[in-house]
Amino acid sequence: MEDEAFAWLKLAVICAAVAAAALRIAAVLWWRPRRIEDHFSRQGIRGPPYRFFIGNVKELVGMMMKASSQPMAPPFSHNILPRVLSFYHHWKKIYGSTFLVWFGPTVRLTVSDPELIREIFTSKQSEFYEKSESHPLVKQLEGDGLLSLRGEKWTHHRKIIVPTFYMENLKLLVPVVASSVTSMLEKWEVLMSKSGEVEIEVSEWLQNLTEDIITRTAFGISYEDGKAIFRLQARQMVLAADVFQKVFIPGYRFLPTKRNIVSWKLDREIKKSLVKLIDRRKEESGGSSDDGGGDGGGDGGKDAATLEGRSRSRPNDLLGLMIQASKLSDAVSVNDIVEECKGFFFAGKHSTSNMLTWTTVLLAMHPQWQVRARDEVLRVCGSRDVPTKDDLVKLKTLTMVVNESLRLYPPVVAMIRRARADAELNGYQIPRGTEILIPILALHHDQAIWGSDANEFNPGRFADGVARAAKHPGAFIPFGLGPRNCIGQNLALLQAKLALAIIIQRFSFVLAPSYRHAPTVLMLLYPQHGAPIIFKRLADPPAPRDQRL
Ligand code: HEM
Repeated sequence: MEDEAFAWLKLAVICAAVAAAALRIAAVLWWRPRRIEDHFSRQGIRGPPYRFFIGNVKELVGMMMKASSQPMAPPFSHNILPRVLSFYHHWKKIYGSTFLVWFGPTVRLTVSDPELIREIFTSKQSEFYEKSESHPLVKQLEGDGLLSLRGEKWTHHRKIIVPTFYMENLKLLVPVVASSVTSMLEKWEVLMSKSGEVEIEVSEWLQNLTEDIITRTAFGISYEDGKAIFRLQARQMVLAADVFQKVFIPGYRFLPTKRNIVSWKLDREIKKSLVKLIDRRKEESGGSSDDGGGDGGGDGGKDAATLEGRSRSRPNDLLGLMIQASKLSDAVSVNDIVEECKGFFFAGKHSTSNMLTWTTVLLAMHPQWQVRARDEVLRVCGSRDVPTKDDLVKLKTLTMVVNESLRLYPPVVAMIRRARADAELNGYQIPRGTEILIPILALHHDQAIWGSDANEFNPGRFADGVARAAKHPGAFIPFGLGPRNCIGQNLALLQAKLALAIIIQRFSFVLAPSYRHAPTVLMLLYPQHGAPIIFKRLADPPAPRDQRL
């Protein structure tokens, strides 16, 4: 009898637990989204209606797939927003630029008004917004380092790593970057036919170039040592890109699905390669406490002023500074270094190679700007001299071209923040947990901000500097803004200017007949069908610099 009562009691407890779980699921998947929709609708903010569990993912993915299956119209147009962020373009027309969109049961508020963006990133209010948690597969790729850390650990790591990217340090890297670029161009020369022409798929070559540069500059190792890690990350990226088309299910990553098993294996292999690399670097520094990579980099970012003040011949690199910091404090473990390295391998390669690819494509499309940029490079550097750090500062036209490329084709097309407490944004009440989607691409193509030629390639708009190029000084944000802006932006710009200057010094180029203009997003902004370009050796190199000036 007692046993029976106990069994009933057990059943009742199980039923209550199941009912409580069902209620909780219903609250998260049905009641809460409705409440949020009402909350925003009372403030005049609407969006496509929430659908149970999937939100707007199905329509959104459908629109993105359809857009990427169609050619650009007109074929070489820079009006890429409708193709790249088709869902934003479509819903903005219906609901205005500030609207709600549901990624499963997670709500995102799109914000593309530069004044609101400034408030989110740089005002006093910015403390209410934090980086949102990435999908586990994306996090595995980016690593649990600067890109995703929050709070004190982020502050600590940023302080350690930032000296790698000081301009004084980066200038020491000019010969390293230049030698990577010239050795790539020597290979192009070999491929050239007697007519002095060759068709190059630049997006592939430029990816290899940036891989080479980041391994040598950030990690102080040879390209061969870093190559295996890039190959493994490329496979991880394919898995990670796929998650943007699916609803995130918490806990799913722990299930031994085929995809999860592959991703676990890739992660293990990446970690193993990185640990090996770190151990070797530690051995090379022979346990000395001065391994910043540079001659004077032994302070691990503790005293930036000292670092800047020293006269050094060898640059600091990220790996050296992290290892040094781990020797000085228990707060930096080998695992921390591994996670940071993952992020830098990833971020250092893709965004920069994308920027270089798009800028090369744009210069091929707009020969008049190619000629202007080349004239300037030849005037400043001569025909064969590799530009020096001082030359780079003088390349104004090239800087304008790179900026215009970053405006029209920003490698990072959007950023996301999460309200960590209830917040007020320019009069809007934002409930805790709301994610904010900042479509950088839309901001950069907005005619109200950039004028009626917003979708045209006109580097001249940057002639008086970035702040004066648009109606709002904060409208140009390819590297993000505020304290979490891109730590690698100076390195990226240095690489881009140096590589482009050396290329246009030696070759003229046009789009190959097979080039199809089709920008698309695979985490970053890519040319969907590659970027084949025909390079032609310049016939008569003009006189060297000293005879010209
Ligand atoms: C054209 C090239 C690049 C572009 C367009 C770009 C863009 C960005 C953007 C938009 C952010 C801010 C993301 C956010 O706030 O959510 C960011 C952050 C970051 N970038 Fe870049 N990036 C580039 C190159 C690089 C390079 C070369 C490196 C490293 C060598 C790098 C490392 C990072 C890191 C570590 C962060 C996170 C910083 C933090 O939160 O403290 N990036 N980047």
